[in-house]
Amino acid sequence: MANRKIRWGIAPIGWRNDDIPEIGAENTLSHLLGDIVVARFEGTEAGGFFPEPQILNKELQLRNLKVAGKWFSSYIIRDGIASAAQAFDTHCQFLQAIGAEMAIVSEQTYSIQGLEANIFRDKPTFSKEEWKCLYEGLEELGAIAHSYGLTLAFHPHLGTGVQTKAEVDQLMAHTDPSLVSLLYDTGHAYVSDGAFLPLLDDYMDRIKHVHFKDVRSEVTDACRRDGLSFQQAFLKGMFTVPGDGCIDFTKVYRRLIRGGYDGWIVVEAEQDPNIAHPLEYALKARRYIDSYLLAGGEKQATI
Ligand SMILES: O=C1C[C@@H](O)[C@H](O)[C@@H](O)C1=O
Ligand SMILES: [Co+2]
Repeated sequence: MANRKIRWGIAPIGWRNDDIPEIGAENTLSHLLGDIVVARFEGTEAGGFFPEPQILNKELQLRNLKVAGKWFSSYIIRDGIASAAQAFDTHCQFLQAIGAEMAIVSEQTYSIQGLEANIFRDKPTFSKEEWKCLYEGLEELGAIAHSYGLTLAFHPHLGTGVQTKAEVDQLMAHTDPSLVSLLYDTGHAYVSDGAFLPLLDDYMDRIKHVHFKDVRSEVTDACRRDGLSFQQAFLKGMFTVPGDGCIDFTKVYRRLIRGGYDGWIVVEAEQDPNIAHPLEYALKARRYIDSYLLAGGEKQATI
């Protein structure tokens, strides 16, 4: 069931975490890129610790790797559209200079993802006026992305105002599909709503970037019971690589193929690199992808 149009990547977040710079700080760029080559992925996403384009491009070319895109925290509601657009323009210049295709946007106004708040209970919500501002602002960012030859993919995220399927529905219904596409992250969808397929079924045509994040359901249940924050939960091991948790990625992959998906699928499993050895987990993901997705085997997953 291999599909030549799909490109496989793995995100630096298993090695280093932009939100907790002290963990994995010993993992350099060459270490990360070397591991990606060993695990036979075609590329990655840019992390906050990546160097300027000239240096990065050389390191990528030497290893025949690509950068698919990079995360952008927008503050459209908090700072206004003009300010967000200015910051995003600079971001897009960087993406263009490194040959990336995807501008991954998450609206971080009122976000609790970096706070010591209960991620399972205390997510923010937006007022009617705030939603309107977000629709307009994202369309403007989408137009900026296009002007650089990029695609904006909105990332619904735990602890933000656009987290649940209902919130994604609202955003998708009020934004122009030619300007605002969707990033499908299996882990966030599952932990938020207890289901990962409805988003895929409803927005196949709008999904332009994919994050494969597996979930350890028992760890997640314990984190939910204990009211942990986002960072506490992923450091405890809420997320892992595909094949190591409860999500059946054969269902996801089959739908993506059936829907004609032709973008990146990036393995993105934030955990503590001191506990989950990054290369060991990258290889675990590679084995799962080869055996159960590309070779079409059936994994006995729980959901
Ligand atoms: O795409 C992502 C980027 C990270 O910074 C974020 O916290 C993570 O959960 C994610 O899905
Ligand atoms: Co993600």
